Amino acid sequence: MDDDLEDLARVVSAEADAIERSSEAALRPRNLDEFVGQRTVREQLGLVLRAAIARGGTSDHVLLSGPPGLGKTTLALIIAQEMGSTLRVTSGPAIQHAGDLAAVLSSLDEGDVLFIDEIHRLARPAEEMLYLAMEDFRVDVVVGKGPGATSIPLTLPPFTAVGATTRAGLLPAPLRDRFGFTGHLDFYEPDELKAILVRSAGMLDLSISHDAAAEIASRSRGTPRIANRLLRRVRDWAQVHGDGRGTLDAARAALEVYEVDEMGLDRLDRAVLGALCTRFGGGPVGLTTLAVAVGEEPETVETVAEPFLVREGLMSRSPRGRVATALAWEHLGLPVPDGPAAGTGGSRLFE
Ligand SMILES: Nc1ncnc2c1ncn2[C@@H]1O[C@H](COP(=O)(O)OP(=O)(O)OP(=O)(O)O)[C@@H](O)[C@H]1O
Repeated sequence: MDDDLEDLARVVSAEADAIERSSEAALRPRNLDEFVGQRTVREQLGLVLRAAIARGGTSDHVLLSGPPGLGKTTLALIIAQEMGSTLRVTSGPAIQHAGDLAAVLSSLDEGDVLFIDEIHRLARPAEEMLYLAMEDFRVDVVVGKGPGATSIPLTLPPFTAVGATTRAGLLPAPLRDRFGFTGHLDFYEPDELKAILVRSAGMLDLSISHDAAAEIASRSRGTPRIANRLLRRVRDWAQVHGDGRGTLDAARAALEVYEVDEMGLDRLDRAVLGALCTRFGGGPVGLTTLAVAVGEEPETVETVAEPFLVREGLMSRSPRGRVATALAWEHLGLPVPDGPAAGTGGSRLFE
């Protein structure tokens, strides 16, 4: 391995370390039994892993899709843990060239789990290299340039690729087909989030009442990452202004300070809805225009704010763009416009 490749291998393990060190790490479930909710994915994945363990081989490749913060990274860690393997972490954007991927792949040991976050952002040549690696455990490394370039086949040890994506639709079919198991993670129900919060509070040594956990759960947008984050803010509030316990009053006061409303909308969600209603008359407006209006990347609006707003019936998507529903105007405390008055696509407003 030359110096560049060694550098890259270090980056890969540094990312794995970062996942372990982050403030989220302490709260991550370590096995499938501790993983709350997502019953179907849990059952199906459990079978895949148990069968692989019984055969004494590596697990099939796994693709996990769904909005951010629902547990894709956690499941990748659990797969490695359950298989008794090492987790190696990289991401689509970190792999600019096929050579970067070749370096990652050639540093794998037998049975390793290679987690590729944001796999839909892999560069095309890297994607093609990954097909071959996943199917035949082989890569062809091209050495040299132009007519003198030669391709050296390199055999890889059997490994398990775990891809995560927020945009499964963007994955080319040949790549999707290489995954033996695909699991889609959905938003969590409030009682599942409540169970996650009670578990997390225990790990943070915070005593929390059931009604406080339910209040935080109902404002967590169906997302464990948000639930755990709000829990930490409630703990801060309780330590500074309260008696250190997570009571309903502490939860409500903390969530007000952090501008999380009763529906769980945060500042970005309200900015998106506010822009849609007040600047664009309710829509329809294109994603990029809307994102510019709130000073965010289109991808952030599309993957972070939009799925929740659509799910809550505050926004709808039409072929001509995003449209505010009547509920959105009401939620913002604005008068609901009469039918077509709301933007040029007003006829879709009350769909
Ligand atoms: N089912 C679950 N049970 C308990 N905790 C969970 C569950 N799912 C996620 N969490 C917690 O939520 C946090 C975020 O999860 P994770 O990082 O796995 O999400 P992700 O889907 O990989 O997000 P991203 O796509 O943004 O990387 C972690 O702290 C994890 O502990």
